[in-house]
Amino acid sequence: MSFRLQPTPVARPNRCQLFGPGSRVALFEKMAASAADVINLDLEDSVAPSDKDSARENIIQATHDVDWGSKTLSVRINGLDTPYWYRDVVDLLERASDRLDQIMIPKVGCASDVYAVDALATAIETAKGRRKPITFEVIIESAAGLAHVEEIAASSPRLVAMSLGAADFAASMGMQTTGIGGTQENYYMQHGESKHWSDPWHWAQAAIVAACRTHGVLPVDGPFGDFSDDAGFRAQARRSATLGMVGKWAIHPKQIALANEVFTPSEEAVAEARDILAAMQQAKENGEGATVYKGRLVDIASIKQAEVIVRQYEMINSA
Ligand SMILES: CCC(=O)SCCNC(=O)CCNC(=O)[C@H](O)C(C)(C)COP(=O)(O)OP(=O)(O)OC[C@H]1O[C@@H](n2cnc3c(N)ncnc32)[C@H](O)[C@@H]1OP(=O)(O)O
Ligand SMILES: O=CC(=O)O
Ligand SMILES: [Mg+2]
Repeated sequence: MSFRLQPTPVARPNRCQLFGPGSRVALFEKMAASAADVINLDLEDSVAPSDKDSARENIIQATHDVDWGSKTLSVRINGLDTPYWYRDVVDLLERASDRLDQIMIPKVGCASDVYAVDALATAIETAKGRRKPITFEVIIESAAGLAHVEEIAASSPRLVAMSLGAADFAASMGMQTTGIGGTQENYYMQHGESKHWSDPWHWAQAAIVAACRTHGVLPVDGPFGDFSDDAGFRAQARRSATLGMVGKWAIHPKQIALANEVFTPSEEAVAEARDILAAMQQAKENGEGATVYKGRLVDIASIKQAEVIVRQYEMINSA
């Protein structure tokens, strides 16, 4: 470890973030009753321009009326390149109930974007005497967002989570695809007669995880558009979990159980992690830093790896 210790992110389950348009009030109770850890009520790209004002009112009302249980309640505001975002922040922080936990800022391209929302939020909270400071999550979904991902991860003490938004990211990068996440038909290596598909989202995900882990922010995988493709969702989510992400969005209720399954460490993984911790405890008592577990090396780094899995499991089960 560097002399500068890696900060610990907020300890809360974030396996599934369920989205729903702020214009579809009929979905709100269903979202609240779902098994998602985080609810994202949307004011941005799933809401038509003509519905922006009414969607904002619907969401404010729902912070007062709907029982959101113990879920994290987040609202995605409009981007800073639109005429809507300031009204989103002002109205939410002046009139939403204290049940509102978080604001999601889309299309963040640099740390100053977060700074601007932070300044506005801070002024409103002070003026209105809001007791509960709002937290932020951001979406990295542009070339600029990825180029500046580390400064964005460090941008504000309010920032607790960061997602990759595959749809806008693909558009901003000029990627030749209309797919939202998952395997892309033309992204393959040819070896002899066989094709081997690669993962075009991998480097963006890895950059997000590194920036987030450096600054104590939760890294989250964004949408998977084809909600009829369970196997594709699962494969994408497993890759994200293996890279260090803690959860994934659901854009349809079908995807909630899949995300919860993948981002909850399995009983087998937890049992093996506990066995490794026990093997390392025995090694310590024997005065050894390294030992053999099931024919493979484990050492002091293995303790930290095993603790990631055990801590994640215990945190989810104690929530
Ligand atoms: C891609 C870039 C992004 O920015 S993604 C984030 C922004 N997008 C969104 O928020 C879209 C969220 N999803 C939706 O609006 C809907 O799920 C879409 C995809 C339009 C499908 O809606 P619909 O045709 O009603 O689905 P369905 O008939 O298969 O629904 C089956 C039952 O599930 C319900 N449902 C639907 N969506 C949600 C949701 N988001 N949360 C909770 N419940 C949902 C439906 O009402 C339906 O319920 P029931 O069985 O009739 O009781
Ligand atoms: O906002 C999400 C995206 O994929 O774009
Ligand atoms: Mg987007």
